[in-house]
Amino acid sequence: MSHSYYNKQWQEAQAALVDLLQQENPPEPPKPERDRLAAFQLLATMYIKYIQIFRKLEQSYDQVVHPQKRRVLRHCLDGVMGRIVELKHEMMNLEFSEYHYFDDVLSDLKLTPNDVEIPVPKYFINERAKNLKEREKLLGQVLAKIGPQDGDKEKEEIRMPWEQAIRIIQIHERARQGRLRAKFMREIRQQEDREKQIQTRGPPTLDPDVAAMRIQKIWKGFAQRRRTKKERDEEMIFIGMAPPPLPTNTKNLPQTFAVKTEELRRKAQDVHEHEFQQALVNIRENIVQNEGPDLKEGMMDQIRQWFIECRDASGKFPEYPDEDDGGSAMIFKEKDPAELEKELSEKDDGKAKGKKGKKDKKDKKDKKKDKKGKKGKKGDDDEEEEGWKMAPSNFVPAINDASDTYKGVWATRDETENFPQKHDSELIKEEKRKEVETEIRLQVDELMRAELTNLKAAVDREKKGKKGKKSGKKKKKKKGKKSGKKGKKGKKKEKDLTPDRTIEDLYEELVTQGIIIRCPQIKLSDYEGEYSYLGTTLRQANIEPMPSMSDVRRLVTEFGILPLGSPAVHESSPLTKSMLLAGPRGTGKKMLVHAMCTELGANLFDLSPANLAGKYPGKDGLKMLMHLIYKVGRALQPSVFYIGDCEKMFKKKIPKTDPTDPKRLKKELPKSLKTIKSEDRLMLVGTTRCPFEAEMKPLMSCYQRIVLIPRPDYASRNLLWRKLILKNGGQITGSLDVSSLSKVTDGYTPGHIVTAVQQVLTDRRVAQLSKKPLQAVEFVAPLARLDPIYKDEEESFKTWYGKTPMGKKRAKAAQADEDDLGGGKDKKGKKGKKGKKGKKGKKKK
Ligand SMILES: Nc1ncnc2c1ncn2[C@@H]1O[C@H](COP(=O)(O)OP(=O)(O)OP(=O)(O)O)[C@@H](O)[C@H]1O
Repeated sequence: MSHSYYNKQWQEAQAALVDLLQQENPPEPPKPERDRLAAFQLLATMYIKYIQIFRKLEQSYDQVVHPQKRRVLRHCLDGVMGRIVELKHEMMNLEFSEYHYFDDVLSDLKLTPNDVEIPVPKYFINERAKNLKEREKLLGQVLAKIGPQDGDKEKEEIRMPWEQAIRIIQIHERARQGRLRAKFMREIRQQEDREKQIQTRGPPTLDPDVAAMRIQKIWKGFAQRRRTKKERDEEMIFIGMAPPPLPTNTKNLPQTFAVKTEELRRKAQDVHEHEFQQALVNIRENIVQNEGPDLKEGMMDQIRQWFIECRDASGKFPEYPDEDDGGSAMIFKEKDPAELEKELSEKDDGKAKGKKGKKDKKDKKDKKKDKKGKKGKKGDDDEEEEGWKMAPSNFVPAINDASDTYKGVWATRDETENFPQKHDSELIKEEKRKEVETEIRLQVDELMRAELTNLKAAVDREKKGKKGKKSGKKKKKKKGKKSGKKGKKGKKKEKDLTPDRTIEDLYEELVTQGIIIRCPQIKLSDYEGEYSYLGTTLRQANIEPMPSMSDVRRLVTEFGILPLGSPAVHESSPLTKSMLLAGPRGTGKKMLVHAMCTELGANLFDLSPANLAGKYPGKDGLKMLMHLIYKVGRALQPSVFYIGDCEKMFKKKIPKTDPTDPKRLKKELPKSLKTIKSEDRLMLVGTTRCPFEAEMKPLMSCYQRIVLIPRPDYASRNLLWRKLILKNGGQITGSLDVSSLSKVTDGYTPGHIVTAVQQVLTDRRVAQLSKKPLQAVEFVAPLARLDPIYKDEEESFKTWYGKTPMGKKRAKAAQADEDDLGGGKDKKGKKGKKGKKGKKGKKKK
């Protein structure tokens, strides 16, 4: 794609943002929404629109090569990303559920589920590529030093004496030779049989014409059948009933060219960025050298003039404005010196107080407003209007900012001369000029302050001037002291158990201990799964649907990937410190953790009980372990702490035969989670196959968010079969009935499907595919050996989820809604409902 394509994408995204921002900043504060459904619809619509904008911005940011445009884009992208996360949390607080269904909104907006897939910004990885490579290298070196690990050893550990090994080789070699000889013998025998038959039959008696006709008949029939089949296949492809054949040569495909172009553009980004950084330094130096001295002299003259004018007007020299008030820059806003001095004196005495008073009042008013909003949400205050109100956003100001910059600078800029899309020197000059001016003003202020005191001392040696100076100095000193103390206190709280060791050293130790592990490179898009179109319909019928696999993907992106990937989003969005992935065996829990780490370029700390067994023993060991993982995790963030089978930590009884001591971290972990702050991009991710075995309270206090992972539904199974067969070298032809296969594999998880596909599609079978196409029956035998997940097991997950705090809240809210509806129909005279109804009626009027 071209520069103009990505500029257009950006432009479209900005146009959509303008509409949304009008909704976000209404001229009058909106009235609280009483209808929960309407509030959710409003949120969901905004959420989906933001996702569409996000997709466009992400694509533009990935490909735009102009360094200054990229900065504005990044600001906007982070803002939109943060707003999406915020809206998700708003929806969660409103609906009391992690999962939300938007099929009705999608059909209203005429969108497909693919249009609202949340992409993972590529800059998470691309902009840290160098660091990640170095870390990977270090990890590789350490792993090579410690040799193959336990898991690998088990695989390799087939040991046998020489004699036995030679015997096995001999057996196989003799078998091979035997088979070859048998094949020869068979061919010789067949040849002999044929010769014997010819001898017994004698010379052919058939008329050559008749024989030729017979051959022609057979050939023509065969050729026509072949042609008809080909035409039928082509027609099926034409009407979209069969997939087109895969191209044999992928090199000349347009997709391949597109990928190459994208790579080239990313390289151009680096080059342009480098040039931009150089230009920043050069232009600044130029301004300092060429314009600096004139600027400095001009300022000094102006200030001296001001001294004299003041003295002429009021008979004494003025007070020099403080650095905090903006120094001499403040003087030139007001031109009249008498007025300025008046203002200054008033500021000292009364105005400052007045302003403070006003500010305080304003703040109080704002706070009151906020409180009102919150109360409205809770519905506690009878005087306030009940209902839901959108919480103030931390990201809308950033989006506003970026939007204004776009409008002010880029929307109308003439770029006909800038075809390669390099930096714009004029913009840099404007920016740097301001920067240099403020810097020079600081220097000038210092000089002029000294000059003023000298002047004052020389002309009239009164005490006022000196007092002002002292008080100024004292103030500064005091401030300095205070900040110093605070700093020290903050540091004292965190004891560093390893003060003299470097992070690389600690990283190496954790890798050697097997706590930091190498994560398989899996993209989130590899986690296949279809969208469910029934979510809203089921919820409206008061049936809680099981989430679809595409919902799982979305949730992992929103809770884990987006906040951990961007520091700006993590700092201001609602904090998610931990997440529990709960689902039956083989549903891809580990795969999701690996996908998270791959997409983020995050370190993976394996804190599973089985992995910790025997490592860092005792209380001190545990303290050290926690210290190490947090220190290294923070220094090399983002980091993911993974705990497999995490329900074991909160089980009531642990069997004595269990050597892993899963309860070791039970106390330390929740404590340490409290130390995670908005600037620490760390997350605890637990996976469990049987969350119902754990005690609910402690489990929920440790894991903030729950992601329930379903068995795949028909649509997802269909997709999984197709994708996994192709991935393992198979081919989807007309003779493979994927639909029936998907139907009969209800209850089988992706893990089962992967196993079955790998067992069927051996190298030998893949080689035979051209002659013997794959058939659905072949998968039956491997599947029969696997135990599917029965409906009861899935139900037990649902019931368990109903008992979690979120599930309980949801049930309560549903009950309240039902009561409301019931009250409306039957008990019109009852108190509460009557009140509400009355209000609603009034509103409508
Ligand atoms: N949605 C999916 N798309 C493609 N492959 C999947 C999907 N889900 C799981 N798999 C594959 O299934 C296999 C099992 O997945 P994984 O080990 O992550 O499951 P799990 O839930 O952690 O299982 P367990 O609870 O038994 O440890 C892996 O090979 C994984 O790649």
